Amino acid sequence: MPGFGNEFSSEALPNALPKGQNTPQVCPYGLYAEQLSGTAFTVARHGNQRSWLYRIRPSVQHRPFEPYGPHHLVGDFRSDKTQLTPNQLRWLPFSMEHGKDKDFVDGLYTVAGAGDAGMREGIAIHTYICDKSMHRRAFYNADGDFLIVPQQGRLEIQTEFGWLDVPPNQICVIQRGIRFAVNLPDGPSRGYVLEVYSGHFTLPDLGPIGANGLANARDFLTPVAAFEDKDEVDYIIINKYEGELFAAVQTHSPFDVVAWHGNYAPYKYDLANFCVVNSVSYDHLDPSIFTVLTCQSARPGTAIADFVIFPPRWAVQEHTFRPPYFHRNAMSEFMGLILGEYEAKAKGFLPGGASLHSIMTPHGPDATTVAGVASANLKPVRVADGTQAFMFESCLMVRPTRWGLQHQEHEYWEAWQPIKKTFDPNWKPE
Ligand SMILES: O=C(O)Cc1cc(O)ccc1O
Ligand SMILES: [Fe+2]
Repeated sequence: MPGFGNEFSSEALPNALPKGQNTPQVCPYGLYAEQLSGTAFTVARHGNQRSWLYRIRPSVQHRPFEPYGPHHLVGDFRSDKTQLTPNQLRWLPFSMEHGKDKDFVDGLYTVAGAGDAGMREGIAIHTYICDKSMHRRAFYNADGDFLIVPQQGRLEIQTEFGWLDVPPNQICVIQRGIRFAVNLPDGPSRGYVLEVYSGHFTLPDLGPIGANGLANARDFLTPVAAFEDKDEVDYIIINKYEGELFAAVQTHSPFDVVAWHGNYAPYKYDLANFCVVNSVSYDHLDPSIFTVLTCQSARPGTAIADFVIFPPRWAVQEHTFRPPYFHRNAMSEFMGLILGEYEAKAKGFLPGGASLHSIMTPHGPDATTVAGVASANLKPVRVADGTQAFMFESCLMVRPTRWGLQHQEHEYWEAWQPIKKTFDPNWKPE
C-alpha cells in the first residue's frame, strides 16, 4: 500500500476488521484484538502512532524469556564493549565468514553507536552477515526502530503486518516491537542497519524546494495483511532488550494477524525513486539535499540520525570543485556502499565496507580524487551511475565497538597524505 505515515487498513479475510470500533465484545472470525503502540498513549495527535492487530492468538501466549546468546550486539556505548577514538576509520567489506551458518539475528554485529538503549537516547549502527533463513524464529527489537539497508542478497521479510520484499538498493524500516523473520532467497546476504532508540523516522521538510521532491511519500510501500494459522509448532521469539537478547518459546506462529489498521507499520522504499535536487549553477552543496529519512532530535533542524544517499545524477556545476569538499563536521558521518564506487574515494571504499568520520574529524576526497580535479572537463556529466553510497549522519558522538575496531582497515589515514601542496605565493588573478 503506497504512502508515508498513512492510516492504513488491511484485511486478509473479508470483513475481518471490526466495524466502527477497535475492541468489540467478540471480534470477527473469533480473532483477538491487540494494540501495538509506537508512541506513548498521550503523544500529541500529529506524532501519535499505534496500530490495532486482529490475530488468532494474543502475543502474550508464550513461555518466559531466557537470556539468548552468544551475540555481537552493543546497546550501551559507554560500556567497555566500545572504545573511544577520534580517528578516521574505514572497513573493507565485512567478511562473509562472519555470517557462516547464521541467520539475520545471529549475524548482527554492532559496529558503532552512541548513547544508551536503556535511556532510550542514541543510535546503533550494525552490519548483518548471514547465510540462513529464519526458520520458526521471529525477532523483535524493544530498543528502537531498524532502518535496514541490504547490500548483498534480497531480503524476504515476513512481518506481523504482511510481507516485505527488499532487494539491494531498496531499504525498509521495521519499528520497535514489530515481530519479523528474514528469509534469504538469494543465499548469503549482507547489509547495514541504522537503529534509533528514540522517536521515529520522518520525511525531511522541503522548505523552499516546495511540496514535491527527494523521497516522495507515495513511493513508500507498506505490506498488506497476510497470516499463517500454525498451531502446535515451536516458535522461538527473540527479543533485543537493552542490547541483550532474550528468547521465548511459544507453540503458535506470531505471524497470525488476519487484519490490521493504524499508522504504526513497517514500510520499504526503492532508492531508485529518489528525486534528486542539486545545484544547477555552481558550488558543491551540502549532502543534506540527499536526505531520504530523518529522525529528529528536540533541537530544531538537528537529527539524531539522517539517512542520506548519493544517487546517480547529473553534475553540471560550473567553475566548481565537484567532488565532496574537505570539511570538519558538527555531526558524525558513518558511510556505507551498496553498489559501485563513491565519488570521493578512488579506492579502498568498497561495496559492503564502511567508514566513520567523527565529529570535527577532518576528512574529504582522497589524494587520487583531488589530483584529478584541476584538469577535469566541467561539461555536464553523469555521476555515480550504477552506484549507491549512503550515510548515516548523527548529531551524537558515535563510538566504534571493540568488534568494529578489531575489524577496521589500518592505515586509512594514508589516503590523504599524497595530496600535493599547490600554494603559489606569486599567483595573480587573471
Ligand atoms: O564525507 C563525505 O564523503 C560525505 C559528504 C559528501 C558531500 O557531498 C559533502 C559533504 C560530505 O560530508
Ligand atoms: Fe563528510
